[in-house]
Amino acid sequence: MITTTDLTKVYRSRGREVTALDGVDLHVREGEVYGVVGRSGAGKSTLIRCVNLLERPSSGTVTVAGQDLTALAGRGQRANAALRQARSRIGMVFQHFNLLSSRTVRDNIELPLEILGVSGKERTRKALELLDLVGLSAQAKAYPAQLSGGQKQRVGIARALAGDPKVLLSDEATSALDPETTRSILQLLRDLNRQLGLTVLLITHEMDVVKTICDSAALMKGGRVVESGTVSELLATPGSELAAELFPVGGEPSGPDRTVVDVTFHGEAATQPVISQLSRTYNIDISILGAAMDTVAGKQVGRMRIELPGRFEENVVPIGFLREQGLQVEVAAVADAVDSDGLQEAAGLAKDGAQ
Ligand SMILES: Nc1ncnc2c1ncn2[C@@H]1O[C@H](COP(=O)(O)OP(=O)(O)OP(=O)(O)O)[C@@H](O)[C@H]1O
Repeated sequence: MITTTDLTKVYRSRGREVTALDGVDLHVREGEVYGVVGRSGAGKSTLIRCVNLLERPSSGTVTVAGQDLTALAGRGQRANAALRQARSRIGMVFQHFNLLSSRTVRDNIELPLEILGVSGKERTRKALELLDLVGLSAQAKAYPAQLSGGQKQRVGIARALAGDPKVLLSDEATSALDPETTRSILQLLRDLNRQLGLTVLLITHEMDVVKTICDSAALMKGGRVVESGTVSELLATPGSELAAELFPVGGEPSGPDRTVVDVTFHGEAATQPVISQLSRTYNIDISILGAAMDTVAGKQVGRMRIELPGRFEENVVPIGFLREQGLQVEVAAVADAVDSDGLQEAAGLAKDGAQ
């Protein structure tokens, strides 16, 4: 539904150049909720603004619903009209709502339809339908100042849906909201995604947002996408930074000659009593140093940091057992004074064992 190919954006101001996007390839499938995360300055806003050509990319292409938007940009009046038309099929939601304070809720939602030249009667019908969809029918005649943050964002979402978009872009839509309101707005986005088959591309700095509604995610650093995939794929990727941030597990080894292992459970494996089986099968005492369980995209997922007695070499078989149960297993630390090369070797051995 959304594809960017080798997308680059260089800002030039006062003789200085900033490469905000550095060859970004993004693939968002139809009907999925896709989250882009990254630190401040990573290029997230620039990416989302390039996707609907609010910002013109320096090079590369953006295709939305099979249409190459970059080819439409800036080639005379007809192309501009075509770009406007294409853009009307891409809704956008903003962190600070961007509502017009002098217009009622209903008139705010009608605004994009006015711009598209839709008749007054049809505009009103559509606005009322959208207000119903976002649960704000009673506030049609209110002004933005009379609404809570969550209600304002519902209006922002209704307005974004006015042109019947196939794609919704969300730029930190919940960052200005409290946790409970955030949850209700995320739920609304999820419902709209399911009910309307809407593809959602959102940027956020909150891992909880990814956990709550994203099917897929990408991590941006310095203008590049450094990791991407479905959340399940990421969780199954050894060393994935996103997986570790989604499920941070801490915990230090309790002493020397211990092997610390991070185990990721998802799908079927999340419901099996593997740790007690491991303990019984090999007659070993297992300490849980840290754990995080949650539901991601409707599936139970968890990470656990466990400690096994003995060095890595003594634990190759139990670690193999965990892998045979379909678990993702990474050796986190070997607390027996190996130098970092030794640790890497041990981790390498562990990976080989998985194949
Ligand atoms: N209009 C602009 N002119 C010059 N530089 C810009 C402009 N917009 C963004 N940048 C620079 O491009 C880089 C990426 O910025 P961008 O806003 O896309 O990052 P971000 O990941 O969205 O960060 P944040 O979460 O803080 O919004 C930054 O170094 C920023 O300073």
